[in-house]
Amino acid sequence: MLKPQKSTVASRRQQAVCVRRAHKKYGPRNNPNIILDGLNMTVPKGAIYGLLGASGCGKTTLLSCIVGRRRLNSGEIWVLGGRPGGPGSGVPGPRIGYMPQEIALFGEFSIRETMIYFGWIAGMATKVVDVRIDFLVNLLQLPNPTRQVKNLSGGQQRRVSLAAALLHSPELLILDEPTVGVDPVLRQGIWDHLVEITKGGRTTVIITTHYIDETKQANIIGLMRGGRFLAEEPPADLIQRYAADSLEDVFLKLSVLQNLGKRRRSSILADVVERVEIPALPDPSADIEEAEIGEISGEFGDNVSMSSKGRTIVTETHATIEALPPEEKQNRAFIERIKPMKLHHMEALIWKNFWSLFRNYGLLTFIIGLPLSQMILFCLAIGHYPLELPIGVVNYEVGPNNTNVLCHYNKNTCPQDPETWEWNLTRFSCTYLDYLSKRQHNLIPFPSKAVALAEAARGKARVVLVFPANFSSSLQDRVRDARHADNYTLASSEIEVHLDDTDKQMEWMLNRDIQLSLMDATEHLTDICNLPRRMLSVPVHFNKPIFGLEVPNFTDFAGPGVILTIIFFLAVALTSGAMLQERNEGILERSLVSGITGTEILFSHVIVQMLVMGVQTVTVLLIGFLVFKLTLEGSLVWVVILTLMNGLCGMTFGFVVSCICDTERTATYLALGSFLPMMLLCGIIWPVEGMHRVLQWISYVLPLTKSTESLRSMLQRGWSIEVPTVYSGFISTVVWIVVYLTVSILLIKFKKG
Ligand SMILES: Nc1ncnc2c1ncn2[C@@H]1O[C@H](COP(=O)(O)OP(=O)(O)OP(=O)(O)O)[C@@H](O)[C@H]1O
Repeated sequence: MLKPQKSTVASRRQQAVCVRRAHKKYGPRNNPNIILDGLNMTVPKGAIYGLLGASGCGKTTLLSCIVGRRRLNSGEIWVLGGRPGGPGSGVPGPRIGYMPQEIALFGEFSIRETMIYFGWIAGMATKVVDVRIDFLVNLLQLPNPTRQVKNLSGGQQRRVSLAAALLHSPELLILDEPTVGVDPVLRQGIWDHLVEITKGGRTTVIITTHYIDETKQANIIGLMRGGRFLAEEPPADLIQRYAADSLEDVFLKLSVLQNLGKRRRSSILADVVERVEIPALPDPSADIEEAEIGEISGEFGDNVSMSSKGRTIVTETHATIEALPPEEKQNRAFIERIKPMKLHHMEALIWKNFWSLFRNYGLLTFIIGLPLSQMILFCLAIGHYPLELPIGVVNYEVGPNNTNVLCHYNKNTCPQDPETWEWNLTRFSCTYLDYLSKRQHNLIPFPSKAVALAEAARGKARVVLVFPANFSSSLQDRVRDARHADNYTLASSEIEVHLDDTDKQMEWMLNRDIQLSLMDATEHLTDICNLPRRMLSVPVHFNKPIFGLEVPNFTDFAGPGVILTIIFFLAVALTSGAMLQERNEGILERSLVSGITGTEILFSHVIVQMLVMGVQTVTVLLIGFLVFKLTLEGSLVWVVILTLMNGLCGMTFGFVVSCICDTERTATYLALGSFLPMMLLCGIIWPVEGMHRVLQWISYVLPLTKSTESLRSMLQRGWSIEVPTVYSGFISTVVWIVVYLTVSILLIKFKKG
């Protein structure tokens, strides 16, 4: 049965796994951490292959390259006859069962639900899964399948993880330390099962473990050190050849031999070498043979390792070459790389996403509570007119001893002589202050201008109004004969205003109230004198606004932007959080190895998050329009659609964030880093037209700018979808969704270790 075999592509594809001249390094070019250094590995079909090596030697890295989750820097990998990720290899896909080193399970799920998820991905029917669960519970002594994974012990969780890999009886099982934390009897049981399933030759197992001696039951073991294999042979052969008591002993001797091949770099190494008894090499010539000899010495000989170099150790080969999957075309079309979605994958993913969200009550409260509270806070806190601003009043017209701001004046008698039409205006400051007090309620009297200004300087008043002693008579003189009014008359007919201008909004509001109160007072005069109302007013008349309210409302202005920002950034946070959690717990990796594609993951999240966003949108809009009566002039349907589309846009941005960032912390920084500029630039708090020209251009291409303007136009102007301002918001959102989705699909597809 054992005979040399020339190493050809066909013979490599015949193996379950075949790795040739694998080089893999991490870190920067100038200081690389070399993990695989020209490693060769051959795993024949139907074998149990024990992958051994010290912690950190690169076992997990090698396995993740085999399952297609990392890429080699150079070298070749063949898995089940094809390249990982290529047609025919079955990797990723259900032909492989992968148990990663991390637990990689959903804590919120029960054991049964976990199995159903992985079973559905593998295309199994629920009934078949249930039968397998019974078997695996027995084999691995699992607790009741209804128990939640998060409530299991670490060892039990590992066994559930192993069960998930064994569930669909794959052709190739890759198990990264499955027996950690498992008691010896159960460990033996697991090994017996592995021996059993590999008997027929259909199943191949690659297993890493720290318990070297348990790999005695393996058909072949690969001893990994320094980025290569020291040996790749049946364990019994190794023990016999090296006259060792155990595999650990063999490993130690081979390590020393490997060190001998290098320069003695330290006295410590020298000491080790001297103390260990080194066996005579089986074939001294092996030491001087070139590494390339392996290429012609058979599949096993491909492995230029300490023990196999130069010897014709071959694996059992099949007499006839099995029908092989088609050769991989090197330049597959781009569209072929982005595989279409499979129904059973989508079913499993949507089911999983739905339950992992709705089982987490804390998260659920956050999802609903946050938009609700944000909208309530916004509507209560932002945009309301302050009515209690402290206004200092110095009224010399009524005398310095008058402590009452609202002084007496004749409210009902016209101060105009009906015969001569001469005005006899008195205490007009009191009329004015009466009307001002209707707009601003906190008028504070001060005895003198100096005192008032000093108090305002200490923050006691936002504005100081000073009325000269003969204010009314001077005003009357000015109006009657403006042409002959001297400077003194002009000065004493004016209300002196000293504003605290630190707050733009306040300044604008006080300015407005001060001006409008004068209009109110003059209109009062015309009313009691039966004159046309606007006769004494400034000759500018503001008619009913074309759009919006008579008293502009900042809540209405900022509302559309705030609604979209809440929905957009909640979607960013939820999506990136969910994706990163999935990735960092290893679940994403496991799902991808099972054959799930990045596109399927994205779209399954889109579907479940759309449901969440629907609830959030309804909540926010109900609070805004029904409770706080925000203006709604346009079509509610289009308003809802635009809001949902923005949520979708936020979700796709969340995908990009989770693809770029490796940890939740960096994702938070990126999300925050984008939130603040978007808030500032998308016209929520200040009109885009008032920005620097360069910023205006930046602002127009941001995802929230056009949509905010579009929503504002629908809500306040009542514009319909045909108006360019409105539909450009929809177009901009769609374009951003496409951009973000494309970027995230490409990142998922091409960003591998
Ligand atoms: N993504 C990464 N970036 C940089 N270095 C990494 C990365 N992943 C692993 N390494 C490094 O590569 C080396 C090999 O790691 P790997 O996890 O493959 O070892 P291992 O043999 O599986 O270890 P263990 O038995 O402890 O699980 C380690 O030094 C590790 O620090």
